Amino acid sequence: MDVLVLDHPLAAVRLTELRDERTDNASFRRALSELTQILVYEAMRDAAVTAVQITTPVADTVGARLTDPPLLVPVLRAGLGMVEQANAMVPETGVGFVGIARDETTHQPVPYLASLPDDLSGRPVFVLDPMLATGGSMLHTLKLVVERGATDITAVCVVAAPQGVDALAESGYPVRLVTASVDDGLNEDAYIVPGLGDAGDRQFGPR
Ligand SMILES: O=P(O)(O)OC[C@H]1O[C@H](OP(=O)(O)OP(=O)(O)O)[C@H](O)[C@@H]1O
Ligand SMILES: O=c1cc[nH]c(=O)[nH]1
Ligand SMILES: [Mg+2]
Repeated sequence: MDVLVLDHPLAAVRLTELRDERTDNASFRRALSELTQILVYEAMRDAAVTAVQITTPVADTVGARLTDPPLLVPVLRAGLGMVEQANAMVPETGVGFVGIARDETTHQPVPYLASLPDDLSGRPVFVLDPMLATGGSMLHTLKLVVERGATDITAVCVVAAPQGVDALAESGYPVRLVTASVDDGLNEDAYIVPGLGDAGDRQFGPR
């Protein structure tokens, strides 16, 4: 599996803000949005473009349009903080929604929403979730989009645990990962260490 770990000072500074326990909800949402912009920018680097003929006020020239803009799929709740900025970066596309809440005792994903196009064949998909911990929530989301025919999936995550990266790599799903950090591991509550805490709670308060 391709794993792209962003190496950029602006990403490091925004990630530090997200990690800092003193960052309040509003500042957390702003920093997440700003970091999403960098992540999506890098995730789109090799996106296919089609040449289009246009005319500037001065001359005819050739421009570009995205050949297949990726469907954006935020995983609620925490992924909601990424979708507005991602959609601003790729306004040509649509948005599907998946809702999953991890069981706090078993750490297993408990799905509660899937609102996706029926047919995703031939359509790139960007799954937006700030946290890849055990990988259970992402694997469930990948299953939903692969069942609908997706074969070109990018998981866009702020922080990933090695366990989550391994779970995606071993899944056999057609996915690559773009992240700002692969952290040290998971604690006994399956939180990423050092991580940034609960990305849903830090944006929206406790469930
Ligand atoms: O890799 P995993 O072990 O599955 O953990 C990662 C999941 O946990 C968080 O969501 P959470 O269940 O806390 O829901 P929330 O976004 O509503 O807070 C996070 O946003 C991921 O979806
Ligand atoms: O560290 C973690 C792990 C799962 N979900 C989060 O929001 N944070
Ligand atoms: Mg949460």
